[in-house]
Amino acid sequence: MGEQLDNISPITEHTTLLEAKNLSHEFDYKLFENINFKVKTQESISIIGMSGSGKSTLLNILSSLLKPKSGEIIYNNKDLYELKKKELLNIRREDFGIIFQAHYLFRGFSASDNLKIATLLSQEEVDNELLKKLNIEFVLNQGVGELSGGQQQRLSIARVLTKKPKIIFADEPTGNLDKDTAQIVMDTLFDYIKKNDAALILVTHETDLANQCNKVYKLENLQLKELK
Ligand SMILES: Nc1ncnc2c1ncn2[C@@H]1O[C@H](COP(=O)(O)OP(=O)(O)OP(=O)(O)O)[C@@H](O)[C@H]1O
Repeated sequence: MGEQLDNISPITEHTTLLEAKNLSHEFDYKLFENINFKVKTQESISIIGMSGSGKSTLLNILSSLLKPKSGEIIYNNKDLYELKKKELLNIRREDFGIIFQAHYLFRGFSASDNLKIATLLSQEEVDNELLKKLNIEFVLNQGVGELSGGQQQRLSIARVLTKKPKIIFADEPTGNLDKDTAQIVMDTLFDYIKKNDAALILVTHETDLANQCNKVYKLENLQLKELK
């Protein structure tokens, strides 16, 4: 009985999914210094800041793609950059949903094949409701190269969500989209994190969209300032 109770996690309590500790990074110049922050289940966080301030670099670091000069990214009680390569790859493949400006779709394949590849990796089903919401259900048989930029972007978002990630890292996910479609994409992401107890970390220049997140941070003067 005791054992069973230990396995039940409280649904109402939002737990920390990812934590950044004392992060610093630089390329030709210092981008940020001793940044700390946490993201919890069902939480959406946006990061804004001037062009060149280091937003995409920060997202790359948080999403396991770039080792910081110093600091830690704690996921499942471990620093991502201390993990063995295979463990890190598994987390990236299974738990992290990375939506970046370059779509990383398989261009020689149809839209539907691209989604099926995601289901093979995750054993999840393609969610037809999601495709309808994103207004791409009618392009499934087309080759990726035949899709418009905005359709490719929405397809890559659908593909990422199909594998049911715990954390979505999105860098300008609405960059190619008109205002209404951008809102549909944001609503889809917000809906996803609620239903799946996941989290969203969003980098954007669009303050309207940034402000819809639970928390808004600005990367400025080497620091991440909490605006909301
Ligand atoms: N791999 C890299 N090697 C060297 N310099 C890099 C690398 N990646 C980014 N930079 C530099 O780091 C700085 C910050 O880039 P980053 O893309 O993180 O900024 P950003 O805030 O996302 O900008 P934008 O809003 O224009 O997309 C830039 O000066 C960029 O040239």
